[in-house]
Amino acid sequence: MSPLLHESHRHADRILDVVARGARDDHTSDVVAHSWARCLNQYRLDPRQPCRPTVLSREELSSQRERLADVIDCARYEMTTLYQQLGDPESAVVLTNTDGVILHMVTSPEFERGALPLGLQVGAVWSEAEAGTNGMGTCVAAAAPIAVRLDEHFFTQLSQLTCSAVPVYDPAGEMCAVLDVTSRSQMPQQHLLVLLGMTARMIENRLIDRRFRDAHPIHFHSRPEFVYTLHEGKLVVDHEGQVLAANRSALFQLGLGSVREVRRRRLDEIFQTTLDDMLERSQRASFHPVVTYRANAAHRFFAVARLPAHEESPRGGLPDGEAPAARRVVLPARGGPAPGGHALGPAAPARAPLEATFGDARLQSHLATARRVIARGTPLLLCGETGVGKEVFARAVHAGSPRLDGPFVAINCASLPENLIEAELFGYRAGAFTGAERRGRRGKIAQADGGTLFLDEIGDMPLALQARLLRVLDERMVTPLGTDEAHPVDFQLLSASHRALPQLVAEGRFREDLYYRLAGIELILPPLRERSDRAQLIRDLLAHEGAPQSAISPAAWDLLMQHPWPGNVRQLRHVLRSGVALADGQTLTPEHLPLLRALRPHLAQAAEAEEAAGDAPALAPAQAQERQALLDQLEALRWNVSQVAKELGVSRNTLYRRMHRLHIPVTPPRAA
Ligand SMILES: Nc1ncnc2c1ncn2[C@@H]1O[C@H](COP(=O)(O)OP(=O)(O)OP(=O)(O)O)[C@@H](O)[C@H]1O
Repeated sequence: MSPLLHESHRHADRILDVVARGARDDHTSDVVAHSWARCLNQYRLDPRQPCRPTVLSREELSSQRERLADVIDCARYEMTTLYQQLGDPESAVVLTNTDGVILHMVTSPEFERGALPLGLQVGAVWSEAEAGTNGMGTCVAAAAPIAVRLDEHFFTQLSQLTCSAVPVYDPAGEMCAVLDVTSRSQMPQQHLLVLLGMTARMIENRLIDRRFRDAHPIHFHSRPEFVYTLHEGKLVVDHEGQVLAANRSALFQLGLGSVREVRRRRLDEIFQTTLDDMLERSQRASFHPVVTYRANAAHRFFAVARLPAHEESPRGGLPDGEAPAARRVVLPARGGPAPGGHALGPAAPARAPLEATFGDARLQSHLATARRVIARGTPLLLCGETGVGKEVFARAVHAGSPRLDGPFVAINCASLPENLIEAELFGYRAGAFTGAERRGRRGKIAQADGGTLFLDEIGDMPLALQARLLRVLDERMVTPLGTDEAHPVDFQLLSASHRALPQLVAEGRFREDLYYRLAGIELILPPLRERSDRAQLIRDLLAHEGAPQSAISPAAWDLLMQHPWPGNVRQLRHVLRSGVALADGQTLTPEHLPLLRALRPHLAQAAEAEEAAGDAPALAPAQAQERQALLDQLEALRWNVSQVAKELGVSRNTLYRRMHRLHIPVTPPRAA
């Protein structure tokens, strides 16, 4: 018998043993055993047969996708971010509906090719009845987060995969989708489930915002620093103050079991306050959380009530798809003026506002060049890997430009459905097409009048639109859809792409004349791994996440400093955010950076060994002396870094750099 066949029989025997004879080994959890039983008894599957999930026809798939179009839209960005954060080309982030149909998948072309024979593709049905025990199908069946490892899969053929999956709930509290990571490599499952859970919550919060644009969002938490974060409770209420939907954290904090228990209740039945009162107090406190009490108990919360999204000041092009908490971040250029109040709400309370860090020499010189050329109205094209901060850089350029009092309008050409880009860019008059808003709409180009228009992912703009854009750039006039009237517009043009436009031009996918119009000057922003200000950036981001810089262990620090960061600053932000959440107020250690550990095991082990020993690696004698002297000084001033810096007459940053060079942790080493 071939080894493969032998393996298949052994696997099948084990399943039969567990299901039919009740022989349970230590490795088989109840959830998996119950799923195996369903596969054998209910769906009549045979583990030795090849797994061939049905693949829906194009029409069927598009009707399934249509039904969950807004969920897919809300998930798309978060899935890409999660994939970048995992940094593992041997994995896929997958979204299914509750019938197990794969609706959207983010993965590498290699993994996609390799997984195709296993039936892992968009349109395939991964319900338990089709694909046996697996992350997606079993998550639906068990209505709970689950990890299905290797030979826990029902079909032998799938036993090279590990899947972790969590349910995604709609605003009514019903499971509407499953978010899954399927991988060939061994990632730490518990941590992966935490990350997946966080991503699912972000998707759910976005979905609430999306479906209740006309309602008032109420953000609350029992601790003010958690308002506007992923942990916040969120209710949406109509103009009468009646609850329409709630997120999971809101239910948990209010001690409720389901959305049904809170729906249609008025705000004053939940808190000792009315909507009008809460709105008024929130506005007076500049949208910082105000104390509010539970209606039927002395429980205290901090809350902010906001106007419906469309009544608030225009977004002014906040990064498309940015997490809600990040939307409220103030990101002015360091030392430069804050971008005019038109775009951004207040900074999240109790967190350091996030300032863009541009300490790297190359970035500083680019910024200076950009500001110089922009003063002459030259169009600027920003290139660089995804997540390097092209939009952040563009905002900083705008903030230092003569048009800083005008709007900054960003549009992500990759995230808009092709049929909407035109309407979004040029606007339309009332009734111009089916689904158009009644009053018509001003396009983004017209909105940017007097300010800056930032076209992100310009390489993804369809060819037909490139011609229209070119005309606008030449004539500086826009003609909304459904009209013949052209209006003059005056804006500074910035655009960005992570793809090499010259290559797209060579492939005939991008107009050469447009490329030259956009790239009056072209700047390539450096990837994070090449930036000399990494340490500063990590400190700033940690402070913004509410973790003071002293709360990180040297081993974790090294791990962060040495990671290659394929997803750049965006990936760093997400790793730090989940790390701080996992650390839950304790010192951040490599333990809380599981994905970096999983991907860089040697480095992590070395760092851990070093941390466990509490010793610095061998230093030259002069350095060892310098280290000891500094340690003594730190000890004498009780590790008050600011004081020590003052004593030494250097800045705190210089002192931190020195400590890092001498392998001195930012917190006192633990007592033996
Ligand atoms: N210099 C910086 N200081 C602080 N945060 C930054 C900086 N640069 C980028 N970020 C953060 O990193 C994330 C990604 O930034 P941004 O969207 O500007 O990148 P991008 O290069 O435009 O990405 P993409 O190519 O995917 O459009 C954002 O959360 C942003 O706030």
